[in-house]
Amino acid sequence: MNIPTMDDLNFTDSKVLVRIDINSPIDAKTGKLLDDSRIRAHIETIKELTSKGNGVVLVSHQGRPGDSDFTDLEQHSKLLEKYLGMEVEFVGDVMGPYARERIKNMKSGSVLLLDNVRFVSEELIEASPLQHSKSFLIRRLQPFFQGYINDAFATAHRSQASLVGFPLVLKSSAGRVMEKEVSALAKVFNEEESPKLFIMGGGKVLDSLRIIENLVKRRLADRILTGGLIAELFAVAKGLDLGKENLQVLEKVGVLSLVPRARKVLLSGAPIEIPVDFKVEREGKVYEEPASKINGVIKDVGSTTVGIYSSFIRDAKIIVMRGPMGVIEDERFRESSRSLLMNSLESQGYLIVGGGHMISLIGGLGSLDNSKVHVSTGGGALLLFLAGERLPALEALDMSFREMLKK
Ligand SMILES: Nc1ncnc2c1ncn2[C@@H]1O[C@H](COP(=O)(O)OP(=O)(O)OP(=O)(O)O)[C@@H](O)[C@H]1O
Ligand SMILES: O=C(O)[C@H](O)COP(=O)(O)O
Repeated sequence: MNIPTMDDLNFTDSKVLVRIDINSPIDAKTGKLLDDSRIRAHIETIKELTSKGNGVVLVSHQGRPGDSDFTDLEQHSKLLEKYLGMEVEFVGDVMGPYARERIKNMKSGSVLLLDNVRFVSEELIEASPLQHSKSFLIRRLQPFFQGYINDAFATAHRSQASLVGFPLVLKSSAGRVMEKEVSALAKVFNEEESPKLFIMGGGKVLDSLRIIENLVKRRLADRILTGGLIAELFAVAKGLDLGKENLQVLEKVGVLSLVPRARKVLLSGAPIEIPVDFKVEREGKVYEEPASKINGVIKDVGSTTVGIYSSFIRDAKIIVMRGPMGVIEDERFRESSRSLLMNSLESQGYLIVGGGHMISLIGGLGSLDNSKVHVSTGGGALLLFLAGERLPALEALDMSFREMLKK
């Protein structure tokens, strides 16, 4: 797949539509943004374009209709202004007459942010690039632009209008975030970079199981270390009795129904490690117990497991870490995830970290050596990419580039 970059198209003194993903966690009570890492991630792309005299129109979504985090993008524009160090005009419209008038009259080198693109019903339709290229959103906006840049890796798994509709009607490329994500994650599929270690934790058990099944099928992982609820799933699949309380937790979150699939993965000889001990909570106190003798609610992996997992980390060339080992919202269950993160950063391996909770942990570690670690902006998109599934937004860029090369 050919993904054109900004070096291939190098827009100057043009008007460019840039799809970014600044969908950020919002406090349900106050409506305020809780984290701005995705906003900060796009600054490099925007600055590079404005420095070449381009008028930059930004488009993004925030949340989903009906969810508490489904809001307008006004506060996002203020943070973009802060990190860009220049004015960002927020337009409370997406494709109506006001938006088109402001785009038409914008100055070269200026930045304009359209409102939440999911305010437009067409955006929520999953359809092909060709179908979306004929949508009102694309037909209303395309005439104003010489080019389109997709920098929204974290939404690349959605075949929605603003992600796949423009590349068939405008010269298009990946932005710097998209480019970095794809090249960093491509290492995972590179044969020479071995051994590859995947550390899979967290609470999105079905997603993680889907990745593990793909990793095993494609023989991509030399070893898979489990934590979080995914570890409990595989412990049950291995026949361990985790006790009634934990089985009830697993039942409640729909994990027990996945045991047959997990067992099938184990019986295929997959290189999966499960914890040998867990941190459990019993009557408000925390205990470390062997996996074969659990008497409390599992909240984290134990220190013996951290020691074993760290020995695998020391030998790894590529380490992919997604989802925490424990309930890291509670300081008592954060140490295991933090230790494995630090050991990975100090190892000889190249670390790829994904998922909101792990990014919050890594945020506290200060500046990182980009040649050693890649912090992905993606959640679901990262999972699907690692699962070897094709991302519609990348496919649309590839189609656009092939069309352009034919001319
Ligand atoms: N043993 C456990 N029991 C219950 N919940 C757990 C356990 N271990 C981890 N979790 C929960 O997993 C959640 C994080 O999982 P998740 O899969 O969302 O990871 P993430 O890094 O945030 O990825 P994404 O950004 O895709 O959501 C946390 O809320 C944490 O409390
Ligand atoms: O946060 C994410 O995973 C991306 O912004 C995609 O959001 P979505 O799952 O609402 O499409």
